[in-house]
Amino acid sequence: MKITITPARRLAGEIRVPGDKSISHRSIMLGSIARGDTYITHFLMSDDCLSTILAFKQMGVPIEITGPETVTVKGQGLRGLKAPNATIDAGNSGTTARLLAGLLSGQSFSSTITGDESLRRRPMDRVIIPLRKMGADISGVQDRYLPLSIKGGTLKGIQYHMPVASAQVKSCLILATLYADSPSRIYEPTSSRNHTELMLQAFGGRLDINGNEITAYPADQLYGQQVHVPGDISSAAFFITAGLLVPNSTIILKGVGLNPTRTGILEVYKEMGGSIAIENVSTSGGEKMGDIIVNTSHLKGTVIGGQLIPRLIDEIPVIALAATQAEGTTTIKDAQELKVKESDRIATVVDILSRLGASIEATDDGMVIHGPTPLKGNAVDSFGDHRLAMMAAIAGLIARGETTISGWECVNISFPGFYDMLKKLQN
Ligand SMILES: O=C(O)C1=C[C@@H](OP(=O)(O)O)[C@@H](O)[C@H](O)C1
Ligand SMILES: C=C(OP(=O)(O)O)C(=O)O
Repeated sequence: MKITITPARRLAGEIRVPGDKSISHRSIMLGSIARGDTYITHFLMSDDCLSTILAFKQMGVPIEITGPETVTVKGQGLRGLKAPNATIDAGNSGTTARLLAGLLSGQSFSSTITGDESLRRRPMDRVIIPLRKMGADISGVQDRYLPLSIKGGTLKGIQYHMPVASAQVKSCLILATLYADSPSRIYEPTSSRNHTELMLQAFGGRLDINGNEITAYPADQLYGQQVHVPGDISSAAFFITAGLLVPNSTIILKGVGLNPTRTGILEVYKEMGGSIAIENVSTSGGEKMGDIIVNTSHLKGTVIGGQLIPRLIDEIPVIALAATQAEGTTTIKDAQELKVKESDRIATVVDILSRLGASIEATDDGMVIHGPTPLKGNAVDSFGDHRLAMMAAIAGLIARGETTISGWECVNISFPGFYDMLKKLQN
């Protein structure tokens, strides 16, 4: 499916972006292995999260979608999952595949996880290697790719220094350790999103956290909870950027997740001169949230790297777009992980933005962008990557002429309703 975006004169209004994808996945997973019911509100009803729901339904968990954003999970207890009736299909979702690999390694049955063409190209050795150290019987294609075959069994805790800062690997090991006979100690090179840690503690699990050192413990039982999912800052990122770039704009984003492990984009935009204010801050289940108010701003270039990268990894495509409109040079470095996302996001971001007239070069670990450069509309492809499709749509708002994006349907992976929300702000 193709869409065409034309320039916007201004954007104004109040929006509520859909629920956080990372937190939505985790609410289904922990809800399924808890005792008692879990009631989830503002759940993200997107393709990725539906892959997680389907996987747990296949393992005998009654999960009821009770409204457009509400889900009830009838928890089966820590040892209550049943052998899946078929191969589990994680679809496009890295989070589903990697977190499930940990959870399934500790079960008393065998299972297989596969995924779509994009996910079958993404590295799974990052979970295979530490899970094997825990005693898991797990194998993948070339020891690296999906499908993964897992013979569940007894696990032991490990000490593990993660080679990359990845919340998916960390969460995989935390979930596996719930079923182990001893604790695991996990060291992260830099902090990544901590939603698993916060939610597991809310469900009655034990963790000791000391900076980047996490001790995860086996569990006897977890207990179902009410989970309110904050708005996804990774989805908000597109509208925050649009508000900064489109002339005469003011956008209010209500109830966005502000967990400090996710707010790198706000720090970067403020540093670049962006007018961004936060109001009405609250906390639920350990997760901070609040309203974000953004106004059109004159941006200047910056350097983005180091410990910031995991705190804004999924926002880099749209930050790169903002950098094309900033005065001076923006350098994004230490972001090699972009190469193993839904697409090679260094190559694909450079491809799309170059086609639109940006001055941007790929580097080994990121990109260098010179601005400001006026963009001009063109035909671009999403590469089947939801974050790129939405980045291109925001670019279309400030590009001269028409921007046509093919492969638009992938937006449903994380943000169904994106297009309607964009239209609403233009009225
Ligand atoms: O744990 C999660 O929910 C996620 C972690 C990140 O991936 P990595 O763990 O591979 O960095 C992120 O890019 C992904 O969109 C969601
Ligand atoms: C990388 C992403 O997700 P996942 O790893 O779950 O596929 C993303 O949503 O940008």
